[in-house]
This record gives sequence, structure tokens and C-alpha cells, in this order.
Amino acid sequence: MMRPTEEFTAGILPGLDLYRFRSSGRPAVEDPRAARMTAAVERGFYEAVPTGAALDQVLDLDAQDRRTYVGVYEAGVAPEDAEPVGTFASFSKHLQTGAGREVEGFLISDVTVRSTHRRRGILRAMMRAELDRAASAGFPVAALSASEATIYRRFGFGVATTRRTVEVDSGGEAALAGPVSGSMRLIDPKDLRDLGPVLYDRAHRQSPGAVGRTAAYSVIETDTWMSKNDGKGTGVIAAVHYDDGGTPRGYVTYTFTGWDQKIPAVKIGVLVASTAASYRAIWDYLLHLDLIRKVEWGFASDDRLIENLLVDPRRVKTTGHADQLWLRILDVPACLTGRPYHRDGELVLEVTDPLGYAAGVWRLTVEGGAADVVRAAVRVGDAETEPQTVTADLTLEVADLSSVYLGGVSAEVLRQAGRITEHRAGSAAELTALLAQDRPVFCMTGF
Ligand SMILES: CC(=O)SCCNC(=O)CCNC(=O)[C@H](O)C(C)(C)COP(=O)(O)OP(=O)(O)OC[C@H]1O[C@@H](n2cnc3c(N)ncnc32)[C@H](O)[C@@H]1OP(=O)(O)O
Repeated sequence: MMRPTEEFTAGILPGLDLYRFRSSGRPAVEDPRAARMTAAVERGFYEAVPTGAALDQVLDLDAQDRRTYVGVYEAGVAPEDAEPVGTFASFSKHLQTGAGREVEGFLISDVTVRSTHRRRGILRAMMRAELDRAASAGFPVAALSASEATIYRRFGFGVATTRRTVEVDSGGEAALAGPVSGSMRLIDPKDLRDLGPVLYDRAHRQSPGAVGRTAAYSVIETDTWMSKNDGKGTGVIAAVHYDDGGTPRGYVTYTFTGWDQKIPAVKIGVLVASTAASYRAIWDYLLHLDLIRKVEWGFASDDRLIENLLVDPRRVKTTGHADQLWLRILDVPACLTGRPYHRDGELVLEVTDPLGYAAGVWRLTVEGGAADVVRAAVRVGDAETEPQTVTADLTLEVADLSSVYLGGVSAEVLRQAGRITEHRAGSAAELTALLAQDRPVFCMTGF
């Protein structure tokens, strides 16, 4: 796949230039352009701007992800000398599409526009430039997690996975419904440096919707984030689950929320389980911590797995709900052929796309678990000049195709919501069934 290169576009908007460059991983003193980019991103999210070793760590992590930065600058300034007024980062990670299959995702992050320059089209200019680049480089799909739910649909993104915040009452005897096996061992969080990525890799391959983790996790779960307490740690506790044969299968990091809280609680940071037994054992451990009466987690799946773990499902309270992974299909055939299917079927989909990449009438034929996707001829004007006239079963926007693509969102639900138009009765339900996965669709990371 083609890789990004350094570029400059003068006058991307009146009075504004665009620079694109690859993160170097060099310290700030050697790479002031990247340092100023990082500062602008942090300011854009109202965060303190890191300096010194904390800034160098961010630059290093960005380089590990092989991030490409895009900055929009006041015309004529050099990116070494001034902060950009618009920021945008992209990098490539695998997106799991089910049954161990994956496609390469164009991941987007760090999108900000300076408060003095908002609503002049800077985001639109950066997004268009970068989606064009991703599409021509052959990325089948772009992905992001959004700060606000009303920004990205206009660019063709739809919500493909969700997550929720839960509080689990662990007071008294919180019994698990299923068997618990193996053992838990406390470790120094730093010892997750090697083990964490291995177990995450195993877990994420089983989860349609999971994306490769950013390098930031290597400092989050090891509690070595320099921006927090100079990397000396913030009290993260780490425990690893070993199966009965002594093989590590999962881990959890958590923090105690403090004795000043009315109900003593721990908050989960990262929970990774590569087997169902490991997930159960980790929850059994958390629910039986002495003195602790509540377990909080902001990254729980929506499938009621936690409720079903417990004899008493009412111990689980959902306190928040959020869209997590937003997808934007750029290449319809590559996406639809790049995932597994568990039944046969055929549907003709008319896809509309405000930016054009996915627009067309597509015939999706699934046989024996494999899809064939061809652009179908459409009736344009005189039928005699169009030998093959095709009537679509469904018309849908690319944002909605992107939502239903992994099977975590039902096309039938989107039809009922008035987002998908059915031309043949029952075809939205057929699409739902065709795209169904054998496992819950969930993205277990943020980026
Ligand atoms: C993947 C991520 O990084 S998510 C993080 C996004 N960043 C943030 O939330 C940080 C704070 N916000 C910002 O920095 C800016 O407001 C941004 C980046 C969200 C928008 O940047 P702008 O340059 O103002 O957007 P731009 O002028 O290009 O607007 C493009 C379109 O999006 C719309 N839009 C922009 N911001 C928002 C918003 N916050 N909510 C809803 N719509 C929005 C505009 O109305 C415009 O619509 P239209 O062209 O369809 O009429």
C-alpha cells in the first residue's frame, strides 16, 4: 500500500496553507514542527500542553503509530515556527471484520481547529484532503472515535460499535453464574509492557470491531505516562489471570477511587481477556476485593455479558452510553469481500455518498461464506442503451452502510428509523441476517 509522503498545499483555503508530514519520533528540540503540532492538538482539546520529557514521550508514541500529521497554517508561516490552526492525524491499524479476518483501516485522530478559526471550512478541507489520499492509497475504510455525535456523518461516517459505562455493586456476596477457574496474580504494571500487547492481540482477533491499539496503551497500562506524575505512577494496580495450566490469558488494570468516596470503589482502566474463562475469572476477582463495594468501568460492551456473568444481573447499573467506533467505507467491494459471512444471500444495494467514494449500485452475492461484489448497471435514460437494468433492493447512505457493515448495527433497525429505504419488502431484514456475526461486535480501544 502506498505510504504518505511530505507535502505542501498552498492556499487550501483563503489565507491558509496545508502541510503534511510524518511523525519522526525525534525529541522536541530536534523536531519543533511536531512539537508545535502536539501543542496545538492539546490546546484544541483544552488540555495542558506537555513539555520536556512528557512531550518527547508523546512524540515517540506518535512515531510508533507511524502517524501522519496534517496541519493547516496561516499562509506563509513555517510549521517549525508556528502552531497550526487546524490539526489532523492519521495512521494505519487493522480492523477486525470477524472470524479472524481483517482489513486495513485509515484511523483518524487529533482533529482540532483553533477556536479563533472555527466554522470556516478547515475541518472539511482537511477531511476531504485526507480521505482522498486514503482512497487513492487503497484503504478500504476510514475510522475514528468522535468527540461529538453530529460532526462526522456529513463526511460519510456511521456508528459501527457502542460502549457503555457501568457500575457493578460488589457489596456482599456477588456470585457468578458460571464456573471460575485458574488463578489471579498481582504484578507490577510495568510488567505488562511485553505481556499486554500479546494478550490484547489474542483478544482483539476474536472481536469483530476491534482495531489495533495505539502505542499510548503501552504507557497507560504500565502507568508510565510522563504527563501524569512525571511517569512515576498514579496508583494503577495490575492483575493477571492464569489458566489452570499456568498460561496467562488475560489481565486487568484498575485504580482505587479513594476513601473520600461514599462507596469504596475501584475503576477499571484496561481489561483484556483472551478467553471467556479469563473474563469470568477477572470479574470474579474484581467483585471479591475486600472493602470494595463497587466496580466502575467506562468501556463495557453493550451485549449484557456482565449482567449474565452474575447470578443477580441487577447489580449492574448502566450510567452512560456512547458511540465508539465510527466507520467510513471508501471501497465497497474491498470492505464487503474482506469480512466473513455465515449464510448465503444476494442483495442489490444503491449507496449514496456525499463525497463520491462509495457511490453506486452494488450487487452483493454471498456463497459459501465468501462475498462477490460487482457494480451493477443502473437504468440511466433509455433502457435500450442500458442492456442490464437493475432495481436496487435497498437505498442507503454510505454512513449507514458503514454502520451496518460489521454486523453490530441492524439494517432493519435503520430501516425502521427511516434511514434506509427498502424497495423490496424484507430486504433490510435480509441484509441484517447476511451481515450477522457469530460474536458480539465491539471495539475495545479508544484512539
Ligand atoms: C476524530 C477526532 O479527533 S474527534 C475530535 C474533534 N475535535 C473537537 O471536538 C475539538 C473541538 N472542536 C473543534 O476543534 C472544531 O470545532 C471541529 C474540528 C469539530 C470543527 O472544525 P471547523 O473547522 O469549525 O469545521 P468546518 O468549518 O470545516 O465545518 C464542516 C462542517 O461540520 C459542521 N460542524 C463543525 N463542527 C461541528 C460540531 N461541533 N457539531 C456539529 N457540526 C459541526 C459545520 O457546521 C460544517 O457543516 P456543513 O459544511 O455541512 O455545513
